[in-house]
Amino acid sequence: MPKYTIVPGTEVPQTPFYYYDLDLLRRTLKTAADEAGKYGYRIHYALKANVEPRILAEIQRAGLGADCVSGYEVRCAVENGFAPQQIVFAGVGKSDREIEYAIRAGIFAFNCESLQELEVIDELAAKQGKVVNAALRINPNVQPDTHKYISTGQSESKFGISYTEVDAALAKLHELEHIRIVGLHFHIGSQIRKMESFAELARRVNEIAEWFESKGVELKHLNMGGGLGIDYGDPDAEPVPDFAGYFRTFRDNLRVREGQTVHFELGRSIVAQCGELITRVLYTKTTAGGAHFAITDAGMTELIRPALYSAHHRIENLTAEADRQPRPTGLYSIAGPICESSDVFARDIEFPESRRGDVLSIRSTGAYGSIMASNYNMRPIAPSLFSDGE
Ligand SMILES: Cc1ncc(COP(=O)(O)O)c(C=O)c1O
Ligand SMILES: N[C@@H](CCCC[NH3+])C(=O)O
Repeated sequence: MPKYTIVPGTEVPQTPFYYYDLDLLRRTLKTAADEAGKYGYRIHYALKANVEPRILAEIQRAGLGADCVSGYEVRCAVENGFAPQQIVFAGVGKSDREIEYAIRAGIFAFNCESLQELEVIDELAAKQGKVVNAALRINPNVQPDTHKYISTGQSESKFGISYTEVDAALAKLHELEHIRIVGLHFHIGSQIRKMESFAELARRVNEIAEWFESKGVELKHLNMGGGLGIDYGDPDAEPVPDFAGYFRTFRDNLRVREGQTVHFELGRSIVAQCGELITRVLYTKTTAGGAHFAITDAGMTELIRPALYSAHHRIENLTAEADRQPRPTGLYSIAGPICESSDVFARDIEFPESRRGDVLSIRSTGAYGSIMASNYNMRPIAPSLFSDGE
């Protein structure tokens, strides 16, 4: 069964749960790999989006590497079959223990985010008698068209080494004997739908790479980060994101030298559309002001994106869709059970008349859904079900 549907006569498992369409995941992976392959580009999957072992197995089988943002993610990638040489480790606050672990694991490269971090990695690599690969994460000061909480490459952001510090970084690298610089890393933000933002990034990277080359630094790898957005409004209109347009934008705008490899770190675009959060209506009620609420058994503990970024997810009443009798619609707010006013998935949306026991699907939740779950209000973590019945 692809998208979750209610089959008359069968019981819906205990809600809430996440449901993943593995066929869509495979189609997405194939399209991403084919489109990147056209230009010899390589993809590292950003584990931060989702670390379900079955999802990681599909991603690993499709030949993607792993982009990790903590030592725990590095360990998770290794345990799920990614070769250490396919793993990169970014993150603005890597602890000594995490760095030591990653050096010992023999990962491909660290994406370094500050001058001080370079010193620490050098020192810890020296202790293990190793020389490690590093790419400098440069903050390119590009403003993408997305929510400010998920923008990362602007001059006021905490991420990366500022372009005003590249001289100092280069001088520092000359002193460090246990770090080998292999390239540059960039990431301007997430859920970016306008290709012009990526074109602007590519043009900035051309300038920055040229500067490094003028200083005699050989850049074997250029890592453009992730960020390709998806259609949250109408997931069925674009189940597989526009990888063709995305990679073509870099082909058209990024200058690549002979022998240089270009890497991408995609998270959301790989896994978001294959996931749904399935929940039941516990209660319905109408406020004194006349607002209709459907209170669900999933809340911000299962999916925090609406509360955190005012993110929009399409919500469907699967019971109403399965009904023989069409139901009238009205304006509904769909809210969770958590003791927080921000625990609302949608406000005043046109929605089928909803009743206690109805099963709802919150769409496009494969990325930054289950992975951002919490135990707040002492709630257990929702399980995952897969389209092949497991
Ligand atoms: C450094 C880095 N790489 C990759 C990603 C993955 O981004 P996305 O899920 O938007 O593809 C992120 C998240 O924004 C990130 O911070
Ligand atoms: N967690 C965010 C994206 C952050 C991406 C990581 N830098 C979201 O749900 O959209």
